Amino acid sequence: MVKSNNNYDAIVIGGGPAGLAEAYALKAADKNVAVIENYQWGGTCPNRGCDPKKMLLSGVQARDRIEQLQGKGFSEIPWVNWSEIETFKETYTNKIPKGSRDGIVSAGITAIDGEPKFISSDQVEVNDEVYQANNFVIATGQRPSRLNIAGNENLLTSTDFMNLKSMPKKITFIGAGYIAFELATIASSTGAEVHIVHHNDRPLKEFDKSYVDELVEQLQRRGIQFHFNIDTNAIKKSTNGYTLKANNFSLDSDLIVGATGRIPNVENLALDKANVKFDNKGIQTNGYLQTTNPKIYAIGDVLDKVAPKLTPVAGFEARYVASVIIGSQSHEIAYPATPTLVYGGPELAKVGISAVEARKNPDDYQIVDQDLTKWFTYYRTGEHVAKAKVIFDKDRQIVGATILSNEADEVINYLTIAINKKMKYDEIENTIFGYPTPASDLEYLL
Ligand SMILES: Cc1cc2nc3c(=O)[nH]c(=O)nc-3n(C[C@H](O)[C@H](O)[C@H](O)COP(=O)(O)OP(=O)(O)OC[C@H]3O[C@@H](n4cnc5c(N)ncnc54)[C@H](O)[C@@H]3O)c2cc1C
Ligand SMILES: NC(=O)c1ccc[n+]([C@@H]2O[C@H](COP(=O)([O-])OP(=O)(O)OC[C@H]3O[C@@H](n4cnc5c(N)ncnc54)[C@H](O)[C@@H]3O)[C@@H](O)[C@H]2O)c1
Repeated sequence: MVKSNNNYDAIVIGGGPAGLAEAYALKAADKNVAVIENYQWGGTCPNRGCDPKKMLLSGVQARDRIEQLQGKGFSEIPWVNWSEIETFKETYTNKIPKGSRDGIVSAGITAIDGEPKFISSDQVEVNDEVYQANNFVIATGQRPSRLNIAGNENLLTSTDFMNLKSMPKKITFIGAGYIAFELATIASSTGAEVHIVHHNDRPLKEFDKSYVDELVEQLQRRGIQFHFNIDTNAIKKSTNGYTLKANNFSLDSDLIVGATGRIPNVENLALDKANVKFDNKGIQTNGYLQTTNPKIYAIGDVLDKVAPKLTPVAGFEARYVASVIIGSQSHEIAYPATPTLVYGGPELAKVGISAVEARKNPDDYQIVDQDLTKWFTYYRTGEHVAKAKVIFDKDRQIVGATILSNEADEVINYLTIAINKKMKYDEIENTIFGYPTPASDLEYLL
């Protein structure tokens, strides 16, 4: 039996960036909305993902600035004090769950804490109460995957790493994706000996290979040691730490972090009761982000999708689904060009079409690959490497780019605007930017 006040226009499952953006967007359209969260309000990004990671990276950035100016005003390179910066990070993260929950409640959205399970196509049960809605939006995100090997219980996750109370002398990351590169850079800035063990020789495989090779060299310069083509088959507890085992390879460390990808949170929702199909890549949807049950939508990282699993993409999908639910949208979702970034020092960023794609149609595209290291912007701060590979179409419109530098985050965002606004190169050239800045360099990219 559903209590009368347990009836909603929409119930959102998951209180992360996707779910909260969904709830706010529906509430703004006067819908009666509830959100159910089973762990930390705010979700992965502010509690154990993007934001705490970027706070820890503040230490890397400060240290790098000084390291790059050795003999040019500075003569010592400080290590980042891990316990201090980790405590600083907590001053931010500790406030997130309550702040996120209070935020929706004060906007008039119902916040429900608990473990929801579908009991029919339009009802869920949470804490022995039944809730009913015209529409559900599933936004339960992902969690770290665990390698299926002996001793995998000895592996730390990215969350465990960011919450360490002290940084060990020697730490190893398995996997060479976003998380391993970023967290390894953070660990090495504290003076730890850092290793990355990867099962093939193509780290960050979605990025331009020549720029990834350059980034690997920069991480090696920091002292990070890469071990490629190593298929880890066991983690053993040793007297003082852990041993990573592979055929003809063994590596002792104080701690080992598994960073081999993330898997969708789909198992505990009894989705079969609501006729919602999913697999290990996530929940399947049509072009309107409707699941196999047309009254139930899925957004954010839990989606099985081609678009990158990132916070701003989750927000974009949330606003899109809100517009579908309120009836102001009749088109399938169309994602704009979306930048993706590996943070650290230098940062590696990309947007739009890649050089590999452009090379397949040489008559349609021009690839301009430039070493910017000696450009004033980078010379001034003593950057070790700065590069830009920009793809133009026949109309001199920017259609893609890969950037490697400490300013790549800023530059890629400018180029994203240029791509999505279909700006011709001349329009960029004729824009007056503040000088000297990465923006005022844009006119030299062709
Ligand atoms: C270490 C790390 C660094 C990252 N860095 C970046 C970055 O720099 N930039 C970027 O754009 N993205 C980054 N990401 C990715 C980003 O965090 C995600 O894309 C984003 O959080 C997705 O939002 P979401 O709401 O879909 O999922 P989540 O943020 O995972 O939120 C899902 C919510 O649902 C809840 N939930 C799960 N199961 C249930 C259930 N059964 N019932 C109720 N609630 C449930 C979870 O507790 C969580 O609160 C990073 C991720 C990690 C792990
Ligand atoms: N800056 C950012 O935007 C950012 C940062 C961190 C995470 N994220 C998000 O989180 C997701 C997960 O990050 P991630 O780094 O865990 O995943 P990932 O998919 O980026 O990388 C996982 C890596 O592990 C490797 N791998 C898989 N199995 C392995 C094995 N058996 N042994 C060794 N290596 C193995 C893969 O080849 C890959 O290189 C990202 O895809 C992204 O959506 C984004």
